[in-house]
Amino acid sequence: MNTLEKSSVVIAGGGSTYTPGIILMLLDHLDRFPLRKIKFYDNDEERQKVIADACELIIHKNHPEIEFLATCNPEEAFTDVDFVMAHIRVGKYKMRELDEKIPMKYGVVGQETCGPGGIAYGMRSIQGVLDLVDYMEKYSPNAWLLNYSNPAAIVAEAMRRLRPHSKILNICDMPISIENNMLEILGFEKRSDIVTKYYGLNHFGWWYDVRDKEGNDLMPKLKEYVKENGYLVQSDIDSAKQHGDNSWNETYKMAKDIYAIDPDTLPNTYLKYYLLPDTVVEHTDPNYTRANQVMDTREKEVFTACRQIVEKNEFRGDELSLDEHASYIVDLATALKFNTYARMLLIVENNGIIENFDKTAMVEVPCLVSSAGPEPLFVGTIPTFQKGMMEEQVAVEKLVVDAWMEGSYQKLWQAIALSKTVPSVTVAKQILDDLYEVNKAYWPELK
Ligand SMILES: NC(=O)c1ccc[n+]([C@@H]2O[C@H](COP(=O)([O-])OP(=O)(O)OC[C@H]3O[C@@H](n4cnc5c(N)ncnc54)[C@H](O)[C@@H]3O)[C@@H](O)[C@H]2O)c1
Ligand SMILES: O=P(O)(O)OC[C@H]1O[C@H](O[C@H]2[C@H](O)[C@@H](O)[C@@H](O)O[C@@H]2CO)[C@H](O)[C@@H](O)[C@@H]1O
Ligand SMILES: [Mn+2]
Repeated sequence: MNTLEKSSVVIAGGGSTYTPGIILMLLDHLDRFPLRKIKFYDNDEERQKVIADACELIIHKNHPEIEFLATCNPEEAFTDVDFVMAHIRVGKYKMRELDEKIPMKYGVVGQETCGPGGIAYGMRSIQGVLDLVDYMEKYSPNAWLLNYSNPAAIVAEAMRRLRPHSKILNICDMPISIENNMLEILGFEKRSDIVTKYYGLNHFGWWYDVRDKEGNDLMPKLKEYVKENGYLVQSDIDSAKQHGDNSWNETYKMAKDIYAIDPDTLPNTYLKYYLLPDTVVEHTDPNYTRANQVMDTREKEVFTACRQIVEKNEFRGDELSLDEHASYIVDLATALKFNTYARMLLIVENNGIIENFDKTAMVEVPCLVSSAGPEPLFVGTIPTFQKGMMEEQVAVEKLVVDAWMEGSYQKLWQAIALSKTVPSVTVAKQILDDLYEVNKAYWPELK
């Protein structure tokens, strides 16, 4: 076999809690995605340094041939790169906490990417990701930006409108996690053992066909399981015991109740925020939301582990966990670099793929990925229930981008009011006014 050409990547959001897991994953996949250079870019030097110092030690001790640099200087970061892997969180957890707590004050779902919280986060993320695209195009015009910064749906719609010709691909790990659970339910080993069909918007979609490699229909077995247990599987129960974080397991379990409304398809877990908002609100502590949980668990653990690695000048291997499910990022980069035609779920412009849906919508559908980019696979006509829900939600996402581009208070009010999670225009306005007040440093001025 020919030696594979080595790549240079920059991780934007170097200070992210996900960065160490992704670095370990990248190092574990060097045989199929070899690297010559890894750079970190962040706009918070102090935060990034903690993660970068530990990752530099890990890289240099194990792969001294890979160059490493952490910087807050865009020119240094974005020069000579083949891929930008972006996971920034504009406003960090402090703002996530407000996104979640402000709607809850009004009895409305407070969530990172869904409802008013997701809209507020979208209004912050657009400029952040836009800057990354512009740096990449200035310093490495042939590179690809693989974006998983959230809210991916709003970011994708904004980039479609603001940078229509840029090489940016948006991707999410939620369907991958759910498909991993499907494998456990079905008794399969690898994601390549099944072929799935799915359509929707990001954090808003449904599987309508799952088969094994021989073409046998696996939907009946999956439905039987999901009807009773949602997507909750034993390995998740064991891991929650170990990590003391049960939140995702509750979400996986709730898939049972959102499945019930349409037993022809299998739902993305995020639909719970739109289909069971009352239950979600009832089960959320308005003074201690997911942001608090994450700050008290994942953030603390990752930063403590990184500090200890540097102090001891040693990486034993068990201080940080390798994020194997993030290998979807390598699948995507490898497909673009080595023309593999891998089949992956990506967020792309509809263009008739879902034939009874807005052509300009950014939809999440299976694509074949080659060095020419993604080629979406035909979905056809979707049922009225899903189409109705998606039409409402895509209008929310488009109105947010309108509001950002026009500096329009009215459009943002309409976006929040139209979200299925919000009961009235009055409540929408109260939430908007509170969110605007705390987001002045991040949102464009609204008139
Ligand atoms: N698409 C997916 O499925 C998926 C999966 C997991 C996480 N995510 C997303 O990844 C991101 C990171 O999540 P996290 O929990 O690790 O957050 P985090 O706060 O730990 O990390 C985000 C980093 O981004 C940096 N940052 C913020 N604004 C920036 C800017 N304008 N330029 C450069 N850097 C900037 C912050 O300083 C911080 O270090 C979030 O957007 C999260 O929603 C997406
Ligand atoms: O509340 P958080 O910060 O823990 O997670 C938010 C992210 O959730 C999804 O990714 C999950 C994944 O689906 C889950 O199974 C597990 O493996 O962790 C991932 C990250 O926590 C979602 O797709 C992301 O967009 C969210 O940012
Ligand atoms: Mn996601």
